[in-house]
Amino acid sequence: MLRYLTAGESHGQSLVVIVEGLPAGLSVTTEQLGAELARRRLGYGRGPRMRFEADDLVLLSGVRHGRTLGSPVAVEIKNSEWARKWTEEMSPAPGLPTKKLTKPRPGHADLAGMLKYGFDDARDVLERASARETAARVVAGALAKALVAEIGIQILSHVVQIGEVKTERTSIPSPGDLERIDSSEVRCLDERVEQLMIAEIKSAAKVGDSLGGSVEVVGHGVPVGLGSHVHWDRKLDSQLAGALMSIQAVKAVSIGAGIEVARRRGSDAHDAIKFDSESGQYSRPTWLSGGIEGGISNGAPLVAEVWMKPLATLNRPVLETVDTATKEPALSFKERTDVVAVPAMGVVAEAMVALVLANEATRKFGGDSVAEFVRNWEGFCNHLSATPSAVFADQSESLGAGEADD
Ligand SMILES: Cc1cc2nc3c(=O)[nH]c(=O)nc-3n(C[C@H](O)[C@H](O)[C@H](O)COP(=O)(O)O)c2cc1C
Ligand SMILES: C=C(O[C@@H]1CC(C(=O)O)=C[C@@H](OP(=O)(O)O)[C@H]1O)C(=O)O
Repeated sequence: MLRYLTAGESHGQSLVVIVEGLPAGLSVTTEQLGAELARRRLGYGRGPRMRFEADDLVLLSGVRHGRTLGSPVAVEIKNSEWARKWTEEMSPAPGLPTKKLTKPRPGHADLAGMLKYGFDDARDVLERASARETAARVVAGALAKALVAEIGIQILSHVVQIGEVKTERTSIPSPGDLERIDSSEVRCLDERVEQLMIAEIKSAAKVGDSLGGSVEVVGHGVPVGLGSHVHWDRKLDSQLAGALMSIQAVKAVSIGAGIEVARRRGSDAHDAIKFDSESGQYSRPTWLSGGIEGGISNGAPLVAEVWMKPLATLNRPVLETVDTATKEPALSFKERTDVVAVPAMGVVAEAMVALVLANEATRKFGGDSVAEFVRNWEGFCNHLSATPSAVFADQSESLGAGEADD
């Protein structure tokens, strides 16, 4: 079992994440964790903070000489602006804020959080509701990614939609595409659509508006047998949906052909099962199921789409609200904000998928050390007389979303 807990406010001194359940002997460096954080800062349309935020990391515990010890791994991510700007407003010492935020933003957690906790300053809510917290999740996800990579799992994401602009998908990207995805300003594989997305973001930014969109997350090399059909809370698809939906501003998640499959007839909605007697291996020619059947991974690539709403903070505030101090009508307050965060959300989605898969993989294969974990996985693969990644390796090229899409 892999567990993790994040702490920290957006403009507080630091974020902290503790990950428990990693086996001993996993190679971990601050550079590796920092590289994942740098990917999360990417994306045309991100706000000014991402340009100066350094994501300064300290590996506090659980790692010695670049290897995990089997004890909880704790990581601190410092806030670059703390000393310069936030020591008073965010001070943990007794005192009062210099300015209370009393015009809650529709679409953010402000009002519901103020009412729930009895706060009269929206900052008491927004500091933790802010997606700054996802930096801590990405660090946890980087550790999870490193662990599942030991058994051949690779996870990537790409942007499918920003605002009204959408890519036509004919195949799912493979790990070899990741460099190209990350070098795109909007993490989109299609260069023509990339330019349309950038134009869409420019046009929204010009009028002080914000955008949403969607990403596709793909897991290659996921072995058969993660998750379970037995209990509702062990089903892999329900765990993935919960984990992905927990990302700030995510409003929908689909697995495989998802919503589209509901329109099809049963005769045309399921992936055929084939058996190659020469290799002794099963295969699935399509991936409508998104690599999960009955809550269990089936060895095909894992595919999920994740949709994000347009961000609630606008550079030209037009959303109607009420001043909670006077109860008079008002326009919601303006904070420094992103215009769009879909490309960054994709990196967070990868982390959440990695954490779910690592949790289920440690449940199935166990082991106190990485060597034991890998040995147990190899034993399972040998029992099935195949490595699932070999069985399904070429599917990402030949099959795809094109079949599942309109
Ligand atoms: C990577 C990322 C960056 C975000 N940046 C902003 C932002 O700059 N401004 C904003 O209003 N919301 C932003 N959000 C979304 C809010 O955090 C989110 O809408 C808010 O916490 C309310 O939660 P809910 O939308 O899930 O109900 C971002 C979300 C993510 C995943
Ligand atoms: C800080 C991050 O995202 C933030 C998420 C966010 C929100 O409301 O969720 C609002 C903005 O915060 P700030 O007002 O400090 O610029 C984003 O920059 C980050 O992703 O690291």
